[in-house]
Amino acid sequence: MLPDKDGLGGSGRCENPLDPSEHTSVSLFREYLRIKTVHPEPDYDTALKFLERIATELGLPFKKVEVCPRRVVAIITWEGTRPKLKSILLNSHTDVVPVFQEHWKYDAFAAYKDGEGNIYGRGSQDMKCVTIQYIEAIRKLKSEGKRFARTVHLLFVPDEEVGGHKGMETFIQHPEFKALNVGFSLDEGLANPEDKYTVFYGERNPWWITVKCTGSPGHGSRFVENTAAEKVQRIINSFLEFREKEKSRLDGDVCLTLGDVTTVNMTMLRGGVSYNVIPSDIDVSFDIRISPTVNLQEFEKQIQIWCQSAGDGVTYEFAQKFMSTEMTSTSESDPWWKAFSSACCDKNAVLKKEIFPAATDSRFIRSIGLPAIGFSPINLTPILLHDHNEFLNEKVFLRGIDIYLGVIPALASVPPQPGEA
Ligand SMILES: CSCC[C@H](NC=O)C(=O)O
Ligand SMILES: [Zn+2]
Ligand SMILES: [Zn+2]
Repeated sequence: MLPDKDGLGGSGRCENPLDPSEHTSVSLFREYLRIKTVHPEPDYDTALKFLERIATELGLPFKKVEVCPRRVVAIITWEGTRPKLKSILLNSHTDVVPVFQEHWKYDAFAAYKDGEGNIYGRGSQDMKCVTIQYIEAIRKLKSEGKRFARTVHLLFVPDEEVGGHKGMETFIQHPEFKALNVGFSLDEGLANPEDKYTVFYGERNPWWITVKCTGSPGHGSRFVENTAAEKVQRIINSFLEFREKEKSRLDGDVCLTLGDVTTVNMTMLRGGVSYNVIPSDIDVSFDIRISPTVNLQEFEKQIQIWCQSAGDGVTYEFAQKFMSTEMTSTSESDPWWKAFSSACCDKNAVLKKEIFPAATDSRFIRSIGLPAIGFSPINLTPILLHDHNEFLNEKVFLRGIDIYLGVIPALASVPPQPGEA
């Protein structure tokens, strides 16, 4: 059942003056979508004020931690009846990726809703929906007078879309993170076009690499030996031949998903100054996403071999090199997974377990040994994160709140585990 409009309670709820019949949770979602937390200059201040107002409405404490200059992590805490037990972390990032407005049907920051209830906006899937779904589920549970054993922290982090370095990556080293005493974390996933919900228990490792090729310069009219261009050609061939093999592996096995193979994409090529001057330096960059089952040391050795066999003067450097292959247990004997998956089952939500193909802040959580599941409760919807015309239907959004109404109590009621207070 959908959460009933009145039952969501709380003081200071704003109705949509243009459509008083709209569910207040939908109106709040649309309000959040209108805040331009878009890179390269996200309006984090307005988002923080919005979240602080919500904390006041919920009657819960709001804490801000400036992890880097002008990069603030915010926390809303709902204390449990046994606050010494490990807590549940409900994480969401506040930033969104840029748009190419000319390709959108509507203003990407107007949260336009069409006649079918599809709400268009950057962040409607990634991941402002999840932020508001967590909030609205907690608002309802609180309004019903519920309380659970474990503390629940809502965490709002900046800069996930640009790698999380000034967000979650720094925050997990902070004493305030340790003080949260996290036992289990939920974060974003992806939409599923079918009537199913994809859940992610691991992620591929992002490696961003630039290969620098140097060679002999000279006049553009001559057969100069040992040019940078010939080396870059060999590098591109090696990387893209590997790409082709992995693509065939994925295409040839219906059991595999994108997260089970390694992707390589050439994303940048730089060099040269003039048509008739052979450049001595050409750089080529690749975005590589490595399946967690791959041995990372052996994979780097392969890169070294490709570089050595491209000729002399070929070196590489990483802009991003994540080295953790931690995965979260989805065994029926795992108490967190059991609580999460049973609650979804009780809500008739069919789950499909996968490895996340890109990178989220869950990788930092897993890298310090904590369990994290990636889950955006979005079924029957095309995957449109980072795409033009990103949208989410209001009914799908509201059903997601209902799923959290089962999931949050289940996780916050997981009995004390060995070693816990
Ligand atoms: C590797 S850091 C960048 C993180 C980014 N996350 C979402 O898209 C991604 O490209 O996967
Ligand atoms: Zn995201
Ligand atoms: Zn994203």
